[in-house]
Amino acid sequence: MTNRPWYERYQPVSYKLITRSGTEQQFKDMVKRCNAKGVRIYVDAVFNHMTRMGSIGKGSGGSYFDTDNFYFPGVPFGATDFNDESSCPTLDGRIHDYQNAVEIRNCQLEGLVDLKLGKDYVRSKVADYLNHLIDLGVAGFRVDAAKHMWPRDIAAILEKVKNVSMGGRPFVYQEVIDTGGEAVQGSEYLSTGRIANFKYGLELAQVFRRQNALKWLKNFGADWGMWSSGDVVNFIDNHDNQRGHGCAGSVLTHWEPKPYKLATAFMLAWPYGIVRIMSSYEYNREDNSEGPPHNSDESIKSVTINGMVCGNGWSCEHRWRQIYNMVAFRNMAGDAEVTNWWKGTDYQIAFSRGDKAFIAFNLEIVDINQSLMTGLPAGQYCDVISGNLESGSCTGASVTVDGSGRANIHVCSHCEDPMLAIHIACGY
Ligand SMILES: O=C(NCCCOc1c(-c2ccc(O)c(O)c2)oc2cc(O)cc(O)c2c1=O)[C@@H]1CCCN1C(=O)/C=C/c1ccc(O)c(O)c1
Repeated sequence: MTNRPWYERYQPVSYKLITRSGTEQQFKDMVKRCNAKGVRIYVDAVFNHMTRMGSIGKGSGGSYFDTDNFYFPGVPFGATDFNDESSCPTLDGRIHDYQNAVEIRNCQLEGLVDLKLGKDYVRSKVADYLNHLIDLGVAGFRVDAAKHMWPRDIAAILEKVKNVSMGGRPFVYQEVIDTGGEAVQGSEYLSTGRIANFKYGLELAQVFRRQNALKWLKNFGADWGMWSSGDVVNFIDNHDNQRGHGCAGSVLTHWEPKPYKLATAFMLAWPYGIVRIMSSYEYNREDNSEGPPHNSDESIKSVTINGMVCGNGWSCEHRWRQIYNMVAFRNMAGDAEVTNWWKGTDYQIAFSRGDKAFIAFNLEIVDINQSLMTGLPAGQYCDVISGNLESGSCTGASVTVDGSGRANIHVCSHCEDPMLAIHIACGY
């Protein structure tokens, strides 16, 4: 067990913005610089609980805490601000039965002291924290462990939260790990924001590991028993399930580059929901609890960027060309519909996004060599999977679209990236 595990970040001792990743001033500067470039910041907010029973000491911001005595002077929170046997039905005060919705909300998750979010004082302290973040220019929140809070308490807290500085309500998505079969359903949280869609990564892992035919992706979305497009934030993996924690089933991660790039490219090309891509560090897979690359207990290593590659133990899979370029694909596709759906064998598909973009996937054992309707205007386009458009020419493959929108599409079969993608911004 490493002495400062990754999930330590999910055990608050106060709402001060001082961690091993930096100070409040550094955070404020970062948000300001990002906003100036049109990049919005959404904070992973942890307010279902504080620290774990038995832990005592000081947080990175210097706030003293003593969990067993419910003593958090850094907020302040005291014993009356936490759930106890009067609201939690289990003998040890912890969650055991995920078929019991009251237990899931009112008891301690893994021994983490459970805030009494029905109490106005506690709601106000959490709202103060979220409003402070909005004052620093933040555009919204990921509500961590939302499954363990009553929807009415989340709603009451958000009512105290002001509009964001760029105008309008904060963007909210809630972590409700619901892959079916538990007493708490994701649908209970749709009135307070979107929900993180944990079914999404499991389904695409099956398809891009060739355990389910690509051809079924034609109606991928709500028809697969998931929530509607306006209700979800989708992802292939996250900080938790990439280590095998959280929900059941094995999702794809950057440790399996080939299927990971394919699944991420499909997610970015497909118009269902809002999507989130992962950026990780090279954690030790033998020790699931290991925290970020660090020089010492007090300092985390900076992310060094050398072109499209990061150093210091940071994976930066979001900078891989096959992922990075597909973000532009999604932006160019906008809200264009899926058209020209084509199926070769069960493991060969292609589709357009209106007249803006076109992508083909090949998980078959033979190449695709086919004249296909791309929907794009006539012209030359660079394949953004195998390369870039740089100073007027393609560093990877190029595609010629004729006057009718058709092109000869060749997609390799036994190669690292068996997909091809073009869009109107990589025409030349
Ligand atoms: O084995 C562990 N935990 C049990 C399995 C994961 O259970 C946890 C879940 C969890 C898992 C599955 C569920 O269906 C579910 O409703 C909740 O959510 C958390 C959320 C937190 O903010 C802090 C946590 O410690 C947890 C947590 O332990 C180790 C040791 C303690 C922290 N931890 C961890 O593994 C920490 C995991 C963690 C941390 C942050 C998260 O956002 C998260 O989803 C999981």
